[in-house]
Amino acid sequence: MKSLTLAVRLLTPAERKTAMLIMPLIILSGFADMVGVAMIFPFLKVLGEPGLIQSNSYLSYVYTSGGFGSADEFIFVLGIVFFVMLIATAGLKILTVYVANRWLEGRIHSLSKRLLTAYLKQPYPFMLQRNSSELVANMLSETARIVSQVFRAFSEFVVSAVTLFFLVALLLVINPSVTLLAMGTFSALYAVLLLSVRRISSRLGQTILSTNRKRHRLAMEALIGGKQVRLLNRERNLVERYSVPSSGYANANALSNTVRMAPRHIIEAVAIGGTVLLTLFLSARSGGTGSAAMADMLPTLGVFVLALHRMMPAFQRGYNASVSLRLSSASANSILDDFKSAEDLPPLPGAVGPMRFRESIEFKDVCFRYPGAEEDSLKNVTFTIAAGMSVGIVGRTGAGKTTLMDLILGLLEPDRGEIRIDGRKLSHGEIRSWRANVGYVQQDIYLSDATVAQNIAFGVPDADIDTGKLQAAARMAQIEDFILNELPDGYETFVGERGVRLSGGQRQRLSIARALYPGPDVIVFDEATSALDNATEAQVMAEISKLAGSQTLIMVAHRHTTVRDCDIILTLENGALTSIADYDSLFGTGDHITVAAGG
Ligand SMILES: Nc1ncnc2c1ncn2[C@@H]1O[C@H](COP(=O)(O)OP(=O)(O)OP(=O)(O)O)[C@@H](O)[C@H]1O
Repeated sequence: MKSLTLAVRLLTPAERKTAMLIMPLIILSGFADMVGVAMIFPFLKVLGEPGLIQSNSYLSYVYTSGGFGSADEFIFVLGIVFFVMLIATAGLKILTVYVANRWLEGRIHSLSKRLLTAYLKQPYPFMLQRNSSELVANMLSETARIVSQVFRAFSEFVVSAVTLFFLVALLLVINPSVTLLAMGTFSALYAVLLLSVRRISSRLGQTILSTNRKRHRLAMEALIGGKQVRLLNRERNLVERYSVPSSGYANANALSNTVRMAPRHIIEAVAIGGTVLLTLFLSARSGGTGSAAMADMLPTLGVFVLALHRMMPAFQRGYNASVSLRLSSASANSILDDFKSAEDLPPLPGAVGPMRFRESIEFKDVCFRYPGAEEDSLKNVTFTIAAGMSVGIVGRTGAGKTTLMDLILGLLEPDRGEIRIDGRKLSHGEIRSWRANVGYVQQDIYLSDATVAQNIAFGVPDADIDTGKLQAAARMAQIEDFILNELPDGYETFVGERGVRLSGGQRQRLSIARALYPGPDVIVFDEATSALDNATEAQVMAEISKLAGSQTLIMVAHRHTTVRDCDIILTLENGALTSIADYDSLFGTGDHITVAAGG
């Protein structure tokens, strides 16, 4: 019951309502199925005993008021009615299957969409803490498992419960005591089985969840980090590492499917064995086989065996639904936790206009600590960047360059101190508009499997791509000539995984064009040239420096050469800003200006 409540909590109120609306259709379809099958008996009866048309009051009423000329004509029409009813029942069943499937598949869609929304609503540090492949596994795998194992299993149970209800009613009329005995035995058996597999089902559910996540993580590692994997000769090692969770996942699934299906065979044996024992018992009591009393009892026994045979799927499906609920409760819990953690976050906003800046970006005593870290990664950082300046950020590994850059980009927010834009504190509510004014050029640009135009105007719907802005961005990034003269379809050429291969320098320029497309006032280069050889770096840097003055440029770099043309260079050491100086002061004469951190 707890697991069922858990599964129901995954649905939105509107989804619960539609589920309740579909339920009567499922019940009606189950009922129509029963009636359709049951109708064959009166039809055959009238066929064999036409006298019934007159002797049965209902039939004679229909016969007279319908103006039938003969019994044959009546039976013919009865047959046609029966046939039409069967067709209508089939139609109703197809409709029910379609509606139920639409609802069920629709839940995979809506659960995964709601999860993606919940993940994207989270602030950036959430992404630093969670493994992205686990989030993908939750969105694409676990949601499908919950829908198929819980909601589908439950709807199948409801259909068979309807059949069970009518069968039990029929059997109660024929023989109440044996019916109650059979029902009692079935219920007790399934209850014992359910109790005994409770713990193993929960454990299996957890194993399935964790091995599935590991599988996804290793698959991503192997395929996304494909270059490193090959260079380090780790292919075999990765396949071996992958095969551990993968076979664990397969084994847990095999075991869970067995746990779900095994009772069928036990119960079948008990039902058939029980019927044989019952027959032997009745036979002994009624004077042995061949006796008249035994012959009388045979039809009842026949009906019973048939009914038991039809009852079993209902019990089996009920059991299956209960075990599936338990198996999926680990996944359901994990998804519910993710929904809950995003519950109070504001909805995803649409496109926001950029927050322009004219004078300065100021950091005042800014401190930042990563969630769960013991020390601040940035300590009382204070500096001012005037509009149009080019600024370098240097420092040893772990000095805090990326953290400072993420704060400038508006991905992280200060824990203490403040960031001021044109002298005004940048508030939490303005952070998205600030981001819209900052372009970001990263070391290894992510190229999607799309055209050059779609890659430059990344994420903008095709119809909204502004050709003028596209060409201006490509021109400024010095890649327009290449696009127009060397690519087979110009801006419409496909690049990315399955498209045209681009060199490191070309990818970098495309990355710059992408950053420039929205027309930001600030452009941040994150080790943007560190992957390039010296000659290409010099070329790209020359292009970047042409942007100086019209845009504020911020360059995070390990190499001194990258920041040679910068107006000022910020040096970080162990999270603190230790100097603000120009290149010559810093690396040339050694006589550099030192600014006290926080001063
Ligand atoms: N997600 C994180 N969680 C906890 N600590 C982090 C996280 N990211 C970085 N840190 C810590 O913050 C400090 C600064 O890291 P940061 O990545 O900003 O340095 P960096 O100067 O960019 O280094 P590198 O040049 O190697 O990229 C380091 O001590 C690092 O261990």
